[in-house]
Amino acid sequence: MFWPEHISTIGILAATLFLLRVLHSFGHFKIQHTLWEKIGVVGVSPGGGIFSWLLAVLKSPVKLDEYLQDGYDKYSKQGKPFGLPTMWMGGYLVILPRSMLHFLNRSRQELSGFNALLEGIQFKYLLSDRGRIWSNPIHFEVTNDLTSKDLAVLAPIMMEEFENAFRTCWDDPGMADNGLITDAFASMTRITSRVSVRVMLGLPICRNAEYMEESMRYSNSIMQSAAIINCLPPFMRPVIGRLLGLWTRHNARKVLKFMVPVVEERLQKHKQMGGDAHSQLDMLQSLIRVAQNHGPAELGADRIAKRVLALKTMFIFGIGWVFAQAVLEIYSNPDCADIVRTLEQECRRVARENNGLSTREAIDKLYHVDSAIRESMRLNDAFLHTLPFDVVAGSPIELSKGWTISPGSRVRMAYPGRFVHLDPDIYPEPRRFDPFRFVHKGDTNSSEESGEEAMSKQELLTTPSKSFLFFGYGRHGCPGRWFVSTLVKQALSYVVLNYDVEVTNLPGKKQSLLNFVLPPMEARLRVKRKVSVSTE
Ligand code: HEM
Repeated sequence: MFWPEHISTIGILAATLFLLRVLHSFGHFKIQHTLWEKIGVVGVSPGGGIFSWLLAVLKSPVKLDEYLQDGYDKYSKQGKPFGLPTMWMGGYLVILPRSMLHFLNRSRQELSGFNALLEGIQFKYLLSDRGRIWSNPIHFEVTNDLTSKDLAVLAPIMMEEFENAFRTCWDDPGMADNGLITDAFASMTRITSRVSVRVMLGLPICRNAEYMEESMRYSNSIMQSAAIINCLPPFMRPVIGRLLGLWTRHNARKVLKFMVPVVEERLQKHKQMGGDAHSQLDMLQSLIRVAQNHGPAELGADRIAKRVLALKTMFIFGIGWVFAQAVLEIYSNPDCADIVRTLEQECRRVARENNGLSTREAIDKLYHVDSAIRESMRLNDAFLHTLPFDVVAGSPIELSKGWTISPGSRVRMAYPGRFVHLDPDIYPEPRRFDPFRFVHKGDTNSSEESGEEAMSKQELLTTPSKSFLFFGYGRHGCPGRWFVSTLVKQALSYVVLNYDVEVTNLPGKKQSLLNFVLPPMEARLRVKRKVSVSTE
């Protein structure tokens, strides 16, 4: 008699405490009012109060796509910012319209995406910062070495590695007549990763199958763990995050076991050659030079190997994503035969005129290939909104009449990248894959117009604009994009010249979780080497 009553009182008390803890951990008692007063908010019912807000945040991991589309149509298209409830970025984000893209031209001292990036990958749980690898990311400086001069040296090395990687991953002597059936996303990511690792660490480690598998496992564990933690309410993150951190750190140790001896050997050579940084051209060599400029403490093999590891996920997933999506768009299109014929003809002509496709100059002339990849990137963003940033210094940003964001206040902002790319007012028939949409029509094959002239008129995949935000926008647009472009164009030209490809299992409907569009894991390909065709 007394006991059941007691239990229900304890139950109600516990539930209230739990709810208060949840509300407190989201910190939204004040935020939601501030936002509602200043700008529109999506995903919450008008006048629904804190519970409507809380529900919107809890649903946001799977509803972000819907919320963003709603906000884009209602607010962005009228040039207005809107509030987006999100579990992903600790409560809410302000999504700015295209007309406010000019803010991204502010300096890194004024705008910083760094804290948001670290929060997004759940750095504090998943990665170790011994040696200040993440809090002092000097490894980003290696992108200064990816200039067109260095890419000219790297392009032939990359092509050589593609030849080897495709033969290893796509040629199965036992299946010569029927071709090889393979997982589209995994196998294409494996191929581009191998070429990326050749550029990062050189031979022979890029051909070490065990190392490559451990690397993939490590990158997967970071991505998956970060996604899980980002889906959890903040108060649950410390426990689950630390458990997942045990897994990611274990995977990191396994990869480092392969990498540290490679770095040690290179440091040894570097010393023997009196610090001649160009004894071998790859990113490790650039990193050694960068480390040297930052003082002797940075020159430890362990620390340098960790910096290579920090750069890796970007190389493995980003580039594999772009290549795999382009192949799937082209080979699953109803007009596949015509598209492939046009691409193949261009690759053959350029290869003939340039003695092959190994050089940067030759790759730069593949305008149709460039357009097809840019079009696939437009349709296949990896993120729903662009990478978020905070105002940390400089002048305030006026978001709407009566609401100005002053430096240092915690208002995190982003742009609706994917929704700009799919806006019918910007791109006619936006959901249709139109591979040659960006080709400068009429004269790319004309002998009267030089390659340089044509190129200056075509919007290339490396050209960010207010309508193409895949690599960001403004002065902080991705500095690795020329490298990505050269690598993916080489990969696609190799495919159209050397393989018959059939998509045997189509990619399903695009799904998203948090801010990520999920990769087409179920898509499968049949690949068969063409008979008696040279690489070029
Ligand atoms: C397909 C692969 C890649 C994609 C989709 C990508 C995308 C991006 C995006 C969206 C940004 C943010 C730009 C902004 O804040 O407006 C960025 C920044 C950056 N990316 Fe990439 N990236 C890729 C590959 C690479 C590679 C291979 C490197 C290195 C070689 C690289 C180095 C960087 C660096 C250092 C920044 C920071 C730039 C700054 O803060 O000024 N990225 N990237």
